[in-house]
Amino acid sequence: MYTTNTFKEIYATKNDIDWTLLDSVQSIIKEVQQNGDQALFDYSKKFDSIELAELEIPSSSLKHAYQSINNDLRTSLETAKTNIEKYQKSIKWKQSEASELYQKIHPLNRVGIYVPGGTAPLVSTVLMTTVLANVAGVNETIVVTPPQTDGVQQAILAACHIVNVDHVYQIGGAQAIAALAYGTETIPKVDKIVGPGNQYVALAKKLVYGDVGIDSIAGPSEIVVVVDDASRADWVAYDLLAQAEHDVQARTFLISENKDKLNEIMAEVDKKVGSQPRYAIISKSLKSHHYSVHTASKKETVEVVNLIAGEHISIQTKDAESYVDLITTGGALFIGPYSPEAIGDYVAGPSHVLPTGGNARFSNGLSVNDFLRTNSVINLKPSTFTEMAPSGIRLAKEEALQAHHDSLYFRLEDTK
Ligand SMILES: NC(=O)c1ccc[n+]([C@@H]2O[C@H](COP(=O)([O-])OP(=O)(O)OC[C@H]3O[C@@H](n4cnc5c(N)ncnc54)[C@H](O)[C@@H]3O)[C@@H](O)[C@H]2O)c1
Ligand SMILES: N[C@H](CO)Cc1c[nH]c[nH+]1
Ligand SMILES: [Zn+2]
Repeated sequence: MYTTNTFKEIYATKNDIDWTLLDSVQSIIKEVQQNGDQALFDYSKKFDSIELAELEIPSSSLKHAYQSINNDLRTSLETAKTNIEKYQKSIKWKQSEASELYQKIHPLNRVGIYVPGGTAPLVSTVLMTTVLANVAGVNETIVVTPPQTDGVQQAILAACHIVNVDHVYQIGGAQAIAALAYGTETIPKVDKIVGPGNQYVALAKKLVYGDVGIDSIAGPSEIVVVVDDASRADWVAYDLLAQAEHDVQARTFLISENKDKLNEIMAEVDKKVGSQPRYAIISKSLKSHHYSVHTASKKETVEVVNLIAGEHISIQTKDAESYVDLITTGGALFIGPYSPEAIGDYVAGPSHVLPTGGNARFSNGLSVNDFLRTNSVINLKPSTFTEMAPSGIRLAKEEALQAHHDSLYFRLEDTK
């Protein structure tokens, strides 16, 4: 357990990105650029132990998967889709009316969507990305997801069918990001890559950014839970375990002014961890990346939460709502005991693709608006030009840019 000060000291010197991986990710990207599909076949064998015959999964297989999954799974996927669609429509940028100065909104043309599948096939990620692209009006959606020994999970394929994905390729990791960024013989180059993934995926996205757009660095999962004497220790314990089970790199933070509650919750975690099917992952994650922080006041609690800028911030105190205005960094806020993080993972409506590693200081969670771009439109009347030109002419002189000056000056003269 840390005090606020010791935690701040540790946090200031800590860097969770494993930079030693950067070289190997860089060389994977180069190899895909040079050798295209062949590199993808080779890396699937090397990293996923699978000899692929084909990269693309045909649309007939998606339809077949949709028909073959259980009714309750199909209904749950449809329900989640409906909730996501409803929320994303409500926050979509609205096109302003044309005037002399305005912004024109356009959907992106082609986007690549990474659906993780290394240690768990994240079927919900298909919905938490593609539905947003569809609401935005994106022309073409392409899903990549790691290959599996028995083929990509039927649920993932069925979800792709439900949201009308145009192409699905069974390829994962940094090699999939490189293929989307630069294109191969089979996989077309996209305009933007979105979706979460492990360290390899996150680093690859960082490296290809600029040649292609990315959403954010949505790396290994994180949760910050704030508790007080009234919090349910068993419920909070499950919330911590739920994020820890994603990855050995997943980070969990538990923060309170109440030391006894911190101890009570961690005792619950210890009690429950042994029976978890993903015990091996959870125990490694907790051992290396769990922080319990004992704060002296609510002010300190808020400071620590804002310093972490975590992916998920779960406030399970009596005065939970009062934190909404105080937490200024964080991917998504979960307020009160009945807004557990896992409800956001699956069905609430906001996307579960969220910035990690402190990126919530400057990035947002994925939304429909990430699939839109705007350009400003300048369409001036002669009278507005005449009004603005003298200041422009003066600034052009200041910058000693004669042609800029002339472009304004002679027009102004002609309109007199
Ligand atoms: N931030 C978010 O929004 C968010 C949302 C969902 C999931 N996640 C995170 O996504 C991640 C999913 O990770 P995952 O591993 O299960 O699946 P993944 O699909 O992200 O990664 C699997 C791929 O990693 C590559 N890989 C594995 N070992 C490698 C090595 N040694 N060298 C090069 N490449 C290698 C392989 O190609 C494999 O296909 C977790 O960290 C989870 O926490 C984050
Ligand atoms: N908690 C993850 C984001 O960090 C998203 C997810 C998908 N499925 C389950 N969980
Ligand atoms: Zn989760």
